[in-house]
Amino acid sequence: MAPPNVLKFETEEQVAVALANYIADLSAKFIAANGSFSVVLSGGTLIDTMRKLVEPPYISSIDWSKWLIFYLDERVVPLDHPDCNHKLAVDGFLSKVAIRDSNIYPIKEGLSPEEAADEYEQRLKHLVANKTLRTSAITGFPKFDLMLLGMGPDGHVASLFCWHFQRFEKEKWVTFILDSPKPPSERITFTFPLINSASEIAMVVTGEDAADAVKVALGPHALYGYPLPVQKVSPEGELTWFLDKAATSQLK
Ligand SMILES: O=C1O[C@H](COP(=O)(O)O)[C@@H](O)[C@H](O)[C@H]1O
Repeated sequence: MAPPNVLKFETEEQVAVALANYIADLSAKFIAANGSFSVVLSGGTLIDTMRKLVEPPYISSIDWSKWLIFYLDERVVPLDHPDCNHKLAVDGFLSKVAIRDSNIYPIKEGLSPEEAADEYEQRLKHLVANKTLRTSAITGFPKFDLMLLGMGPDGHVASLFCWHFQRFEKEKWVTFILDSPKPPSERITFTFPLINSASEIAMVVTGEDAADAVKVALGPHALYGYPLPVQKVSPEGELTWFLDKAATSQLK
């Protein structure tokens, strides 16, 4: 695995500008190479940090018709519930750009967490079978073009938390959790083998709350082990951290 690119910015606003540039460049690159751009979104603060994409020049320069949208994790709530990551993405981003509804893949409503995770994995398998999604030659898992990850102050990514066995899953593509330490408790989540098969991963982390976990992940003791889920993010492609000054305040 190549070492990560660690991009540090003074302000969250500068992170938002750099992130939009990075996403627009990847969109053009993958559409030119494959005719589509598969993007996997997190919830949380990430959607707000993507805000520059809905402004000029990106709003008109990006070929939104070629985008496919998936979710790294989702809370098992109705799709119009305030806790739903898809609703957050629709309100803050998807309703403002010309991505077709049929190219957006929210979870299926009305299922148990286990059923929702299985159903999402089956849908991904169908998209691999019909060649909408590519496969990693190394892992055999789907190879998304870009995953946009946030990180909680406890070092969780997607819905993979410390002290929860889901972070050790090796076979499943999508799994579920019934006792998330961050509410709501019932969620589904991509697993690390799926996350780490991505072509590109952006870790987008801003604010002082995340500074301790950033220190564990990127500080001098980072190679001592895997106490935090974020340390298991190690894609076969490129990993780029986008950090503001507050998030790096505990790094020397
Ligand atoms: O619960 C979640 O938290 C993480 C981190 O969120 P943030 O608000 O601290 O950025 C998020 O990436 C994940 O998608 C979400 O379900």
